[in-house]
Amino acid sequence: MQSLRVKGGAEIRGSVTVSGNKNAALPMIAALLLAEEECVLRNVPDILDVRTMLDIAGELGAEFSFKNHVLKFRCRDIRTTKVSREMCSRNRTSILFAAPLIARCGAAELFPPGGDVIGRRRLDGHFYGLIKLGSAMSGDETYRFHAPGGLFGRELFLDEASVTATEQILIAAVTAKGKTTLYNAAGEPHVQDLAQLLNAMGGRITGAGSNTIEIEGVEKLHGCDYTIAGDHIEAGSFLALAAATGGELTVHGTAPRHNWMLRRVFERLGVAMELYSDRIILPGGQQPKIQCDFGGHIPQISDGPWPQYPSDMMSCSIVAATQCTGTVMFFEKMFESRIYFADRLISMGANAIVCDPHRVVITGKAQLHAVTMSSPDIRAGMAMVIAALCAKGTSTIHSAEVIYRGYENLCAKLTAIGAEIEELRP
Ligand SMILES: CC(=O)N[C@H]1[C@@H](OP(=O)(O)OP(=O)(O)OC[C@H]2O[C@@H](n3ccc(=O)[nH]c3=O)[C@H](O)[C@@H]2O)O[C@H](CO)[C@@H](O)[C@@H]1O
Ligand SMILES: C=C(OP(=O)(O)O)C(=O)O
Repeated sequence: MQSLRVKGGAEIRGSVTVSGNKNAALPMIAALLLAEEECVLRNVPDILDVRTMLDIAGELGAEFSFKNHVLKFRCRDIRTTKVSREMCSRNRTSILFAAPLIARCGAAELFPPGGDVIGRRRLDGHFYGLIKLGSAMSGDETYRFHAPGGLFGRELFLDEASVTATEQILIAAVTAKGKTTLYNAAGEPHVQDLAQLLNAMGGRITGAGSNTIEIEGVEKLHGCDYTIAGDHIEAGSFLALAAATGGELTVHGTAPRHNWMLRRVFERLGVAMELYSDRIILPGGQQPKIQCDFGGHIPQISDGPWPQYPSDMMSCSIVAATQCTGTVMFFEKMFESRIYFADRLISMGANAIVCDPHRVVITGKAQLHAVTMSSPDIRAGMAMVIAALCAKGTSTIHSAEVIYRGYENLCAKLTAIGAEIEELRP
């Protein structure tokens, strides 16, 4: 177990460049298996989940080098269509190897994926898509797919706009015979980025980013040279840190259009930020006051499928709200266990009422005090780091490796903007 020691109270000031989007890089690594030619991916974040995806791809037959955020990847032949239970359990996107294996070999065998424990995480959309495109599926705890005759495009309608199910279907349909139209598709920036990568490999995908995606199947994909977009969730997390500590921060490397809803939510918290084509600035010296809804009603911040507020931004935003004056309700609609960590904030002195597993009411501004805590998931872990940086005293955060699944070089990036944080070696 890795731990962090965090001293609160330091002034946060400076600039940070975010890494490539974790949730784009991971499905892209699975998608690269579709081509026999060399593919180059740039701006790949060097995080644990990426290493896991590369380990799996390597076992399946890919050869690659990964240095300075550049991944050179080639999979001439698939060596096996099975991914071990242990490998699958290491992250959520291991399940996305199903599509390229079925597409290239007509078979795949996988086990339940891992990933953050933030509530029930359905795979129904993945299986619906693969089966409708022509794969048989058997097994309960082992997922076995067979499509000896290949996959065939068709009309699909997801019962919910699942991010990874949409990605699974994009990867499966891009080389299926005929046209696939996917309704109620997810449109997150990482889904759009994956579609663009597949197009750079010769795919014919239109509509990504909207809720209807059309995919004209092509026979084969070729090599590519593609750069992953910056991580808007990492950007939002650092901006939440600046907002919570009254700091001043410039964030580089994220597209302004990926942060429009973030700006709306921060406006509601009374935090101003400026979006430019090449950077976001959160000016210092703000004393944020939560903005009531029209008529003086307590405002609500809720998450939802893109372009609504990302669920992955909720935890850091809750901590930011503890440092704003006024009252706001957070309604986490997507996951039922994500806001459990609010109990830890209460033990630090936050004025929070946990109404039920989905809703918490925060009244600020509260003086937080240092505690010892453990990171339950990537985003709650980052939220705890932010809370510790606002608190009086020195906090210890255990299970830091969970945070490193999603944040590259966290301590170095935080130290560079003034935070007092160090890794405790076991
Ligand atoms: C590797 C990866 O990319 N992981 C992300 C992906 O996970 P993942 O793809 O697993 O998440 P899904 O999009 O499938 O679903 C997220 C949750 O939202 C619920 N839901 C979803 C769609 C909808 O219209 N209504 C609804 O209630 C689902 O039931 C589920 O509880 O998307 C999540 C939601 O953005 C993010 O938190 C994860 O970081
Ligand atoms: C929930 C997340 O990741 P995963 O789906 O990989 O567990 C996340 O990135 O916040």
